[in-house]
Amino acid sequence: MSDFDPVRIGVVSISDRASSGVYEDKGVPALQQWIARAVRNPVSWEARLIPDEQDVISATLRDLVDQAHCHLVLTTGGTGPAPRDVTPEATLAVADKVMPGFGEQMRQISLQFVPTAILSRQVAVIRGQALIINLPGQPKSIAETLEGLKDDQGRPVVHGIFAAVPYCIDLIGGPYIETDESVCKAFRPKSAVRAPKP
Ligand SMILES: Nc1ncnc2c1ncn2[C@@H]1O[C@H](COP(=O)(O)OP(=O)(O)OP(=O)(O)O)[C@@H](O)[C@H]1O
Ligand SMILES: Nc1nc2c(c(=O)[nH]1)N[C@H]1C(S)=C(S)[C@@H](COP(=O)(O)O)O[C@H]1N2
Repeated sequence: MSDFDPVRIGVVSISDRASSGVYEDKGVPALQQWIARAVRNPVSWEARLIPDEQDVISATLRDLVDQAHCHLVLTTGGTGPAPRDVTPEATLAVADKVMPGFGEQMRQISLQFVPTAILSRQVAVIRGQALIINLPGQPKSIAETLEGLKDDQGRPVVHGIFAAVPYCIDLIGGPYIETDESVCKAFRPKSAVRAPKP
């Protein structure tokens, strides 16, 4: 039996073209691959591939939190300025609390990779006992924003946002998430660090 708490994670790819079969969806696999590398807990997945429709996105987020009881939901796509980019609006519509630090940090990280990082309006919110985070649609941006940028020795140049996710989930009453430090070191105040199990 695993020593780690089980975690339920929703991964949502929001793309008109991937959801209608114009191209293969790379969003859900990229999210799952990165989380599988970084998180040591046993994960049960809820995966969705949906178009850029505000009502559909909000309904999917409500379902993942209220019915499927996900502790964390990651979306990819639909954060830009184009008319059909409505993921931030759909996410804010289901929010109990807005967590502006995640969007601010993700844009800082992404500026290390692309000057168009400022075009992403990505947000993060709390709904019930879940954290919902928007990531950009470009599949490579998923690892970039979650993991951040490291130097040649593997030291962080800019912290990825996932470093703050486990403690955020502690604070909203979720499972204790532990990470593989070679991918992403989770930060918690000393008083919140749980002793390793014997
Ligand atoms: N789910 C996805 N799977 C594979 N590639 C994607 C996906 N989403 C985006 N991309 C790639 O990243 C680029 C930028 O993503 P963006 O979210 O801006 O797409 P878009 O132009 O809004 O179109 P769509 O919603 O139809 O994916 C796309 O042009 C595509 O090459
Ligand atoms: N890390 C990272 N962030 C990124 C990008 C990227 O390639 N890598 N692309 C940018 C671009 S070009 C756009 S338009 C916005 C919004 O993308 P979206 O509409 O696909 O969510 O994300 C930005 N953020």
